[in-house]
Amino acid sequence: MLEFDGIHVTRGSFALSADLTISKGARVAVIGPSGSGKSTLLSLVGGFLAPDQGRIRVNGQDITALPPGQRPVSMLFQDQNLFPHLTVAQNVGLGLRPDLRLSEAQRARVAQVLAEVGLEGMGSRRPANLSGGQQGRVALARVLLRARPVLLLDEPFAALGPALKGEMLALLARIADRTDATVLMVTHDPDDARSFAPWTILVDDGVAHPPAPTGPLLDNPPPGLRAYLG
Ligand SMILES: Nc1ncnc2c1ncn2[C@@H]1O[C@H](COP(=O)(O)OP(=O)(O)OP(=O)(O)O)[C@@H](O)[C@H]1O
Repeated sequence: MLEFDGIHVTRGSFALSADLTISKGARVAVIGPSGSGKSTLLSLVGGFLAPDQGRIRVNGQDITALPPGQRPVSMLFQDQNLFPHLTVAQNVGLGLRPDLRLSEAQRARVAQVLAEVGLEGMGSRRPANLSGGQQGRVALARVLLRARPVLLLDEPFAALGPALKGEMLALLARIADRTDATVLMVTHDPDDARSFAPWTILVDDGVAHPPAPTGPLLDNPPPGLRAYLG
């Protein structure tokens, strides 16, 4: 469970409030106009931004004061956060130990998750020698290995074509189910929200609204969302 309890945050003249709860294991899309505060909402959970008021809790634990590295959270951004000078296996292994001193068992586990995302035998390659879709799989393998309770995604596959994006979202959904992660995914594409997320948080007019069922929300959007969807 992920709770935003009376959250209020300001960035210059911009202000956002959030008072909402997301069930454990739920997949939630975050949609709203450009500049409405979607990334801000994720930054609060990731620990890159502190709220002026309110608490954030994960499965009952107050994480508001924890530094990013100690939070029960994984993040995935559009550039997939791969290090070009490290191999695929090392990029994934970072999810277990930042100093990469992996035990035999940990190395075997890395190979196992690479196989699970369809990258068997590619552990010694560098990211530059993989396709865009394969690079996305490396990032997802790291998420699978870390198996944190909360997964944050900010437009993770926006650079991929529609078919590949669909494939990545399906793989992501499987991984989220396997790890029982609560997933928050920022997207500008309503079709992604429909296919991936049963629930949607609308961020508009300085408020992150409580999750609403995605289909009905998009079928019958409130005025701010209607204007944004066009
Ligand atoms: N580091 C910052 N310092 C000051 N203001 C910021 C900072 N980052 C973002 N903002 C402001 O906060 C507001 C929300 O930004 P945010 O990036 O959360 O929006 P968003 O909904 O994710 O937008 P987009 O869809 O365009 O990525 C914007 O008005 C932005 O100008």
